[in-house]
Amino acid sequence: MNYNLNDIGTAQQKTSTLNALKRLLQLIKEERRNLFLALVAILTNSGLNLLGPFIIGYVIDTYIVHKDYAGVLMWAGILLAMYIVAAVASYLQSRGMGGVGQRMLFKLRNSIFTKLQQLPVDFFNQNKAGDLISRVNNDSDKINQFFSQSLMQFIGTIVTMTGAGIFLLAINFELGVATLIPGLLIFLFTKFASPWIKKRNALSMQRTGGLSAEIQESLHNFKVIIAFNRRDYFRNRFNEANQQNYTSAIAAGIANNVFIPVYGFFAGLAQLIVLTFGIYLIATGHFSIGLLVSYLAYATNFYNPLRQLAALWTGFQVAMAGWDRISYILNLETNLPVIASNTKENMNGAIMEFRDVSFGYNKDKEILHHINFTLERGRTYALVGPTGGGKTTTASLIARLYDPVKGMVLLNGKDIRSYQPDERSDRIGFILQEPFLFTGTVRENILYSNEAYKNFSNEQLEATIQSAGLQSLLNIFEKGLDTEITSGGESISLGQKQLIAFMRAVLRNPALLILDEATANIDTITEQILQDILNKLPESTTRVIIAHRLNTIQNADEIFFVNAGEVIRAGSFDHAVNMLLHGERES
Ligand SMILES: Nc1ncnc2c1ncn2[C@@H]1O[C@H](COP(=O)(O)OP(=O)(O)OP(=O)(O)O)[C@@H](O)[C@H]1O
Repeated sequence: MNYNLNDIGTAQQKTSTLNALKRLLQLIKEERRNLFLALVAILTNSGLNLLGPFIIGYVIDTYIVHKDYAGVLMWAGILLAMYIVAAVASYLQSRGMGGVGQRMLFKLRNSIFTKLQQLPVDFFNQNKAGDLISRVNNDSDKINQFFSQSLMQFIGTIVTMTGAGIFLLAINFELGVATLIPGLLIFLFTKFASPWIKKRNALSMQRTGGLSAEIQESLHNFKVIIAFNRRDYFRNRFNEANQQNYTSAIAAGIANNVFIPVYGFFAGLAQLIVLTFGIYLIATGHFSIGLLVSYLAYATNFYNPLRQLAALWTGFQVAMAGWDRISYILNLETNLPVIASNTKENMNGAIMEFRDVSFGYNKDKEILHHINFTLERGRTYALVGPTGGGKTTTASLIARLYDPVKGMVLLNGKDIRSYQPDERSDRIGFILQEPFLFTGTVRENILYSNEAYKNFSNEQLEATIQSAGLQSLLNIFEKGLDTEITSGGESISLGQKQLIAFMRAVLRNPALLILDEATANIDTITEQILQDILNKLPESTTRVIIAHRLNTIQNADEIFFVNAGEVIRAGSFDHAVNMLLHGERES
């Protein structure tokens, strides 16, 4: 399945703006009250501002022309009060919407992160961490900026413009139509220019994602960079990504600014029309000066917000481009769905069976061909074979990190696809080649994903560790369970990381335990301790051990030789060694 977000983006450039808005508004559906209050505030502000010119025109024609200055003063006071109320309403609106925007951002980031947690290994194989971080952080913030700062302004602007348009047409229809023609031209320009602006912004965000991926990769590999003294290599790569980001940001900036001069020009044109046509109407006795002043103010009320709308519309296009990049993630479904099955678990037969299983990471290359084998309860299996032969791939299929392309994997006689993820991970423990630790204490890392012991006190946990025979491993850590692990495990050795991963897996007491090169970095004495612990696991536990070190697999009940897409029973240990040597010579 194609999970490459940049490919998906190219294939689905067009997403409906209406649908995007609907989904975004879903995120703030609990904010109805705040949205309503903000809407009332913005309507009050726009309404009061719209009334202003009308009152001014009325005051000129009724009071100023007749030199009634007391009336002028009274209306000036009313106007002042209206403008104060309008300003307060505008302040309340922006204050309320700031919170709404932040809560939307909070929920949006939460839903992206939750989705990321549900996606399969395939997704992470095909996308760079830096790009994903950029989507979660930067792109979602673009949406927040629009919603918190611009949405209500946007609505307010539209209301003001519509009101001003109505006044313009009502005061004098012909003059109104002539004044609004530049507005129509602006509308057409906006319609055609918007997709181009959105595309340029999408490209700029993609390049920011690329830059973030570049930073992430070089920070992650800093030891190799320093050891090989290849700072210049990464610096060049970074410069290139930075240059691309810069160029696309400039292009997006140019696109984003294109509305402002165009809107400005048409707004000027409209003023010109009002003045010339209006003066002509006065000269022919069809119009009063007061009406022309009101009219000019309404034309300004129509075209001035247009300049503002230019910036808001650009912000909207930027937010929509950000939303597209985020929605590609939110729309993804896992390619490892749980399927329905009426079959009951059979706890007496084989724990695992591969039935004619074929698998490839992509369509072009099959890695495993028609594999058949069974793993019996309580036995220890070893997978050996040359580098790249397919051992980790086989183990990954046992743990359902991937589904076979053909054939079926059965756990306790039941299609492994019919288990809920937590049911499956309760039954299968997987110690990966590269153990995953996070910043925290040894205790937190050992109890990762362990519901049974998570509320144990340190004393209770230590007693459990002791009875599982793991005490000598814990003793290796100076402060025991409270030893701090920093920077995702950078503060301890690889072997120590493997020990924590080992304790984590053993304490969950799985029925099937897979160790993928799990002892490769551990000294022979500690390895012997691990071996003893493995031997002391409940009798029914099945162990699958992948190892290059031959002494690790010496005690296996059965050895499989994995090479060139085949998993073959190797028979005795000596025969396996022979196959290994032979296989290695061939590869
Ligand atoms: N994520 C992936 N995407 C594409 N191909 C992959 C991926 N992971 C592994 N492969 C390919 O699948 C084949 C089997 O790899 P696998 O990791 O299963 O080998 P292995 O026997 O475990 O090797 P090692 O002893 O080095 O750990 C190799 O050709 C490898 O290049």
